[in-house]
Amino acid sequence: MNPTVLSAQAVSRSFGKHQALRKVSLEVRRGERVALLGASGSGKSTLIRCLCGLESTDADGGRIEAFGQLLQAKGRISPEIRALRRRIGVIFQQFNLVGRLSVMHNVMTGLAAEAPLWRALSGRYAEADQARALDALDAIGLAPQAFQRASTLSGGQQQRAAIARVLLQGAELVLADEPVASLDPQSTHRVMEQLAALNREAGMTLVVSLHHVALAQRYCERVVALRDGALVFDGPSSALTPGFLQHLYGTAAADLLHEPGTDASVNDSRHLALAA
Ligand SMILES: Nc1ncnc2c1ncn2[C@@H]1O[C@H](COP(=O)(O)OP(=O)(O)OP(=O)(O)O)[C@@H](O)[C@H]1O
Repeated sequence: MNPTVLSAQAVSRSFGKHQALRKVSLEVRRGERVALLGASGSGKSTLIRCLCGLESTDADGGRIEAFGQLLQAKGRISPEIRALRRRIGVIFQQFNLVGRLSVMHNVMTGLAAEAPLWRALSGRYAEADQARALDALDAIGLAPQAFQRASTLSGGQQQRAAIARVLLQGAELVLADEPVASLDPQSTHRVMEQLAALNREAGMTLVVSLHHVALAQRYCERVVALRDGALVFDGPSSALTPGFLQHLYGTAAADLLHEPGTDASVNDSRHLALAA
């Protein structure tokens, strides 16, 4: 069995009186592709932010380890977080690129953790590093856009540039927070394919929060589902039938069953044929 790369034990996080996460526990093993599923407001982003140490848990809010090392416990982020973050690539819904900088420069920030600070700030990277960045862009089909400003890219292209950045970073674990939420259906599938390729070809472990069951089923073998901040399902994505989702989510299930840009639901063979 592959080693555990991520472990969350009884993770809780409140904002004022609102409990966004309620004792969520999960373990992710190397090489897994895990979809984090849940309706809007169920706690997916909060969990991802806690898992990468961008958000602290409540003071009595459990413990998170990455690669067998403490990432945070009892609301305190580990002093070793910088070293851990080098191994964790994070992809956000809102691309997080600097629009006025070139695509290449944005991708090179994936090296910021290993480059001296002056170099990261000035954007003057060694030729060998530039070659690596071009390779990463080439791998995701964006080499022709390497020297364009990031702001001139489409949403799908920007998200693929963010993928190139984690590729260059050499992340072992990728946490992607609704990376396709603002994309059209075609870009959605392209981005999801490329995330799956990172997993298949570069061996990265992938945890990706998604809003739609069809995407989770197509691209991830395991689903962790949240409802109102609590973990309500952790198992094979194939087990998520519409009936079971109805049971888990009640009326909110309809929101999760429809893939963006289609009228199809998860059990609809037309949709599956289209996606194939
Ligand atoms: N910084 C914050 N301050 C106050 N409340 C917050 C904060 N961050 C999240 N919340 C609340 O915590 C709950 C979970 O939010 P979260 O963003 O994690 O959900 P989500 O499942 O990612 O939702 P979506 O799919 O809409 O992005 C929501 O009720 C949200 O309003």
